[in-house]
Amino acid sequence: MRLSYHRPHGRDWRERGAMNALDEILDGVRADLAERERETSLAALKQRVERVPDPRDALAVLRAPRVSVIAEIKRRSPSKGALAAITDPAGLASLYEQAGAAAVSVLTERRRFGGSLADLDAVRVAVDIPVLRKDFVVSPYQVLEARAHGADLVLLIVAALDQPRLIGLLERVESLGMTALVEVHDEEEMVRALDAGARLIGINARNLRTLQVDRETFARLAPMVPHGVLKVAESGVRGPHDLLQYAGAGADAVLVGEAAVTGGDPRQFVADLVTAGTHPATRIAH
Ligand SMILES: O=C(O)c1ccccc1NCC(=O)[C@H](O)[C@H](O)COP(=O)(O)O
Repeated sequence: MRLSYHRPHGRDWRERGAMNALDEILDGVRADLAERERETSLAALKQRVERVPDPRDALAVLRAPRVSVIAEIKRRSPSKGALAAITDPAGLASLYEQAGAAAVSVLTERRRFGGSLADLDAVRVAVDIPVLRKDFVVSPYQVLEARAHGADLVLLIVAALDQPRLIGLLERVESLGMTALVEVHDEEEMVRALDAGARLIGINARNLRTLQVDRETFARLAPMVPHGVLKVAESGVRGPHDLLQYAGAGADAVLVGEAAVTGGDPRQFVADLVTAGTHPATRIAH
């Protein structure tokens, strides 16, 4: 039985049972993807890729001796509903860049997050720092789209992919010169991400099936990551104290969405995180 995707304020997946949050999101993503594939051919996407400047080296940016901040354009979420009326994603991304963010994450998923590839286009034009396409990528077509719209990084969520697909998509991302942020939430997913050859691991404190956030997830999983592979702490960053906690557990970067868009002053919020991430004491912990 297929459940409706169009009831963000109606009964949620917890009440309906059966499907979990990630399954529901993925069903919607696949339906939207099929529509875009009908509208824009692979050949047309490939032509567009040829006209886009080469991707930035996000790994080099994130290897800097600090805890970097990746700030997200996030309008709404399955866990919280509407977060912020972002009418000018380019302007918001510029504020993030001015505040010292190392990269901008753009949620392009439409149904649950209110994002789009148009947001990615707008942000790409507005900033010089690396841009992450944050979506639920299940197909090489989405990877090509990301590059065609100027992304430098692409999120790959291990929980959404079987191992052959994860390996194939990672290769595709890298063959286009981009960096894959490979997201995990537990030990088994970490092993799969490392086996697949991930060079940038995102440890998400949010369980995408239950939507629960547990900031201890990072400290539990980070020791599994070998030297040379970079670690991004995703979700649950409310301010500098959370960055410092993640830094103490070995984070090379934090990814922040909700708190950046709901705090009232996104530039100041990100600037405070950047200051905490570049403080000498943070560097020692890092
Ligand atoms: O944010 C959600 O509710 C969510 C639900 C299901 C899948 C993904 C979800 N969020 C994506 C993210 O991982 C976050 O946007 C990102 O890590 C920033 O998190 P936060 O700072 O807690 O907004």
